Amino acid sequence: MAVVTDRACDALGHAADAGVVSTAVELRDHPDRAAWDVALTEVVSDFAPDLVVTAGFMKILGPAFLGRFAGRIVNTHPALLPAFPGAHAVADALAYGVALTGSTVHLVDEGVDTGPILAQEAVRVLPDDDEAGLHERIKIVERRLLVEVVAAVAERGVVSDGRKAVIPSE
Ligand SMILES: Nc1nc2c(c(=O)[nH]1)N[C@@H](CN(C=O)c1ccc(C(=O)N[C@@H](CCC(=O)O)C(=O)O)cc1)CN2
Ligand SMILES: NCC(=O)N[C@@H]1O[C@H](COP(=O)([O-])[O-])[C@@H](O)[C@H]1O
Repeated sequence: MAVVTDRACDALGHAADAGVVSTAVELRDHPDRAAWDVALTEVVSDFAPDLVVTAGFMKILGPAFLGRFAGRIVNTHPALLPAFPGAHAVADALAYGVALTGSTVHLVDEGVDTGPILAQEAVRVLPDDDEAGLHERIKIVERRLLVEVVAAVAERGVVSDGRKAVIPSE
């Protein structure tokens, strides 16, 4: 129903091309992180979403946002959590030398990439992989996985005890 970003980026143009309203809430336009968190919460709340999806959203959501949308925020992360959380997952996986990494779709909680996992799919690391090449192969998987999970949650909801989450079967 809307695209909200934390910076000027291609996502705003993609949204416009798709006829979807979009706006940016930039940290630099606010006195501090807490004020940005409140402003972001108010902007997103005005769209009254049932579900918030963070896709390439490279900011840690704060207490105001989490309080308003707790249990209704889905994130996509380019690693097999709990391995390699944070903003540099693909580089970290390569540096570690894992043979397998992948994509994780999870509910967002007050931690960073610690929320209940909804879906995961592995991606093999190739001997000549660099960060860009591996990340692009992960993105191919995550674009499909995220759409599948969001569709399932939209249709059937999600049940979570805070550590584990289940999307009820058909
Ligand atoms: N409260 C939460 N907020 C967000 C989560 C989460 O799990 N809990 N997931 C992120 C997405 N993400 C990983 O999937 C992620 C994005 C960014 C960072 C991070 O360290 N950001 C820094 C700034 C980094 C930068 O600007 O390059 C920051 O916010 O200060 C960690 C994890 C979405 N939000
Ligand atoms: N920790 C959060 C994180 O790393 N998110 C990742 O940023 C990429 C954005 O790709 P894009 O710019 O092509 O949409 C995606 O791979 C997403 O999983």
